Amino acid sequence: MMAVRSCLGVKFGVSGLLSQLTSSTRHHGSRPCVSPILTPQHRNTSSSSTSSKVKVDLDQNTGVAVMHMQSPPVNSLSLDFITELCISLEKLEMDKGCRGLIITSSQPKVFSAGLDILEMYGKSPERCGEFWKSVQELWLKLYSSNMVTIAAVNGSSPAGGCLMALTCDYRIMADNPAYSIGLNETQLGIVAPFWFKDTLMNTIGLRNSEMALQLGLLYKPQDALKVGLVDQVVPEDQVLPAAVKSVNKWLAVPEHARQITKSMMRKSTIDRLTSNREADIQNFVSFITRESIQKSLRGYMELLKQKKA
Ligand SMILES: CC/C=C\C/C=C\C/C=C\CCC/C=C/C(=O)SCCNC(=O)CCNC(=O)[C@H](O)C(C)(C)COP(=O)(O)OP(=O)(O)OC[C@H]1O[C@@H](n2cnc3c(N)ncnc32)[C@H](O)[C@@H]1OP(=O)(O)O
Repeated sequence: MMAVRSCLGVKFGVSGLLSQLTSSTRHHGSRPCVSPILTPQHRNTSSSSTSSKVKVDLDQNTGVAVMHMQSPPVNSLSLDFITELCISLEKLEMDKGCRGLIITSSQPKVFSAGLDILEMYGKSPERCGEFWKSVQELWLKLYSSNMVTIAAVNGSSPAGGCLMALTCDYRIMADNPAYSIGLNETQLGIVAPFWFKDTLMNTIGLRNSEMALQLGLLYKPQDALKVGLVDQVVPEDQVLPAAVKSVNKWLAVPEHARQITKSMMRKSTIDRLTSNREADIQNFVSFITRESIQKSLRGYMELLKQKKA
């Protein structure tokens, strides 16, 4: 896993997305979904790949993959989990037969609990830096994906979990008032970095973001819908079917045009991080290792335990 991790930063760097998209050899629009040599009877209709924390089912007829996050208990984004997610995403991005991706959770009641707090508490600066680089990598991969991406938010999705959903093209949330979504970092005594803020602002606008971020708001599904944090709220058992319906709608648009438009909309936000990655890592490490911040994180973890008792 260490060797794979150290490759991630080099091999999977995101750059020149717009030029990639305009190159006729790279965009999905020029790729047939199924090898022309195969007759319909001989086609593989689906394939499945599972690592310990990520299960991917790809339907080769539709070109749509469903990525199930399965890192118990709450899909918190540890370095190992993020590494697996990045590897799965990279494979799908390079797969000519995959054009759409639905991200969902296999864990009950939770989409993702966000960044694994234990990765930010009591760790060496080197380890914190490695962790943050992986968080950047995951965001870059998702936000710059050529695929149509749909978040099927079938549970709570605070902080980094909300960010993952925000990177997608469309968000569908289960209509269950026990669930919530939002960037609640300030409630932990920490600060959402500029690219979290940018992603939120691109979705719900400046004023709503200002309130959401300063207050660390977690929205119930219906409130998230009102503010535009999610695009659709459906009964819990309809989240996946609704995501499939949506992905097909997005895939019906001429692919090259959609991809270039997506890149055009997101490029300046992506460039801001890619041109500041190292400084952003240093900033994170010096912030998170401060004694006062470590104290806040410890207090928050104790609160989580008390809530359980
Ligand atoms: C000048 C400075 C400028 C800029 C700043 C520079 C840099 C930026 C600095 C920092 C940026 C950091 C950005 C951080 C982003 C994050 O994502 S932080 C994580 C935030 N997450 C949360 O707040 C979620 C907390 N969890 C919950 O609310 C709930 O667990 C849940 C709603 C997700 C699920 O509830 P339940 O189903 O009831 O489950 P439990 O609460 O019982 O949890 C089960 C188990 O899991 C542990 N856990 C929960 N969340 C996390 C987590 N995020 N990380 C690690 N572990 C988690 C929980 O403690 C329980 O453990 P056990 O008690 O069973 O051991």
